[in-house]
Amino acid sequence: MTETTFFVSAPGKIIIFGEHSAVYGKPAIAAALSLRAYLQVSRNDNENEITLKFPDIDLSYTWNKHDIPWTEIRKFITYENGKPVTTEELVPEIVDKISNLLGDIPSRTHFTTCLSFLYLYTHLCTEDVPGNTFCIRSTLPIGAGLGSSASTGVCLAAALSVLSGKINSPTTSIHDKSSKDETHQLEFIDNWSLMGEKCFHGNPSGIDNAVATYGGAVMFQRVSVPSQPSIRTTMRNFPSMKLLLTNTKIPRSTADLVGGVAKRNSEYPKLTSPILDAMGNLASEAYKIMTAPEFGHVELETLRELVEINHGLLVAIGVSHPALEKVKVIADINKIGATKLTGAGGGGCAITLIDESSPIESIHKAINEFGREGFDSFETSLGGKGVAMLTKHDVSEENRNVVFSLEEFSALKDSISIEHQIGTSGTNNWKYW
Ligand SMILES: Nc1ncnc2c1ncn2[C@@H]1O[C@H](COP(=O)(O)OP(=O)(O)OP(=O)(O)O)[C@@H](O)[C@H]1O
Ligand SMILES: C[C@@](O)(CCO)CC(=O)[O-]
Ligand SMILES: [Mg+2]
Repeated sequence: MTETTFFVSAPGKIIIFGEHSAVYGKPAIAAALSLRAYLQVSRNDNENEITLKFPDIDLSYTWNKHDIPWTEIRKFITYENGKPVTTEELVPEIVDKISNLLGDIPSRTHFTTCLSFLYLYTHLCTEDVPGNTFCIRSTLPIGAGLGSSASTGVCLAAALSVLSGKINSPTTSIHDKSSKDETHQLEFIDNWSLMGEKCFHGNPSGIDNAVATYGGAVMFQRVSVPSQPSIRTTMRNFPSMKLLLTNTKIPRSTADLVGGVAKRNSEYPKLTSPILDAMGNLASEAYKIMTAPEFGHVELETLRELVEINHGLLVAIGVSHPALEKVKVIADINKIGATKLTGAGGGGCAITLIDESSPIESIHKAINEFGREGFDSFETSLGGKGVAMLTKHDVSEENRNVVFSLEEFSALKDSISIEHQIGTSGTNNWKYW
């Protein structure tokens, strides 16, 4: 049965080791956050209209689905068993046709967001799918290194695949299962959300969307052979670590930072290449430590050292920012632990792996100093669940009208109210693929 109103949700992530080097096929370690993106899909009265309502980035657009050149676009799509097949690169002819539809969008962010949406829409849906409104709200800071683009892409890939019957809706609230059918559906979502990420920044490794799809914690390695899937090793016994997340709120774009590293790599290949290798070796070393049967103070101390080294290497490839260095200096002066930038860098967030022997007063002092710089700091919990779906059947009758009101959802003021009204940690009975 096709639902006419439903939610899909997917988590953000923290990269603990190996951002940027992940793009170059080196191993990296990341874990899902409890912060998430939520997408509501609701049928439009006018079924010819496709509407985007993304209040978090002040974006609102409507297209008539008959303006999409479906036949022209389909000529460039390969199908296997009725399902579209992903490609190594975005198909330039399709990007061109979509760009023509978007001609008058002045903001670069809005343009890329709409391109990513329509790229997925034209592959995963057809003109027969009735028009819907797609409304996204996120409890993640956007463009801050915590995978907001990937969690958005995963929500869209999953929702569009359900709408067009490419995958089934999930049926169980037990997350940790490995039925073959469910695995295929998750793979489908993962692969298509990667195409969404490609619209955002050309050359993503796939680590962010993998974590947003599957949740939990992973060691991830992109394989350089085209059409070979990446290696994704689930880290079930991820050690418990006290992590402080600090958002400098300096805006930046992952696309620009990934492009900057590529430029440095082409200008100084002999210097950059060993740095990227070192980052990969560091992630492999960290994996061994994190999965060792014994994990205690000594291992935590080694991890802190690796965090320090990883940050230094990221500085060397040019992706830090004075504000991120300020976070590091404050954390170092107060001796609260080891700090590195996380995600693409250039602003956004840093993580501090807290030294468990540092006095609580020092941690509070550092947090106050972060606050005085205008940064937000909070302790995070890792290992959030992967992509999930919520339909009317999963919500008690008395709550349904409020939970599924598009007007209320789009107007929710902050993360707390989003989490309270529809969040995965609440009473609503989310289902997992
Ligand atoms: N809630 C949202 N609503 C609409 N678009 C969003 C939302 N969250 C993220 N996006 C899209 O993702 C873009 C930010 O992606 P970007 O890759 O630059 O940062 P990030 O994913 O937050 O960080 P990183 O890639 O370093 O983990 C936004 O400009 C927007 O296009
Ligand atoms: C910078 C990067 O390594 C992580 C962004 O969260 C890019 C990627 O892996 O796609
Ligand atoms: Mg991103």
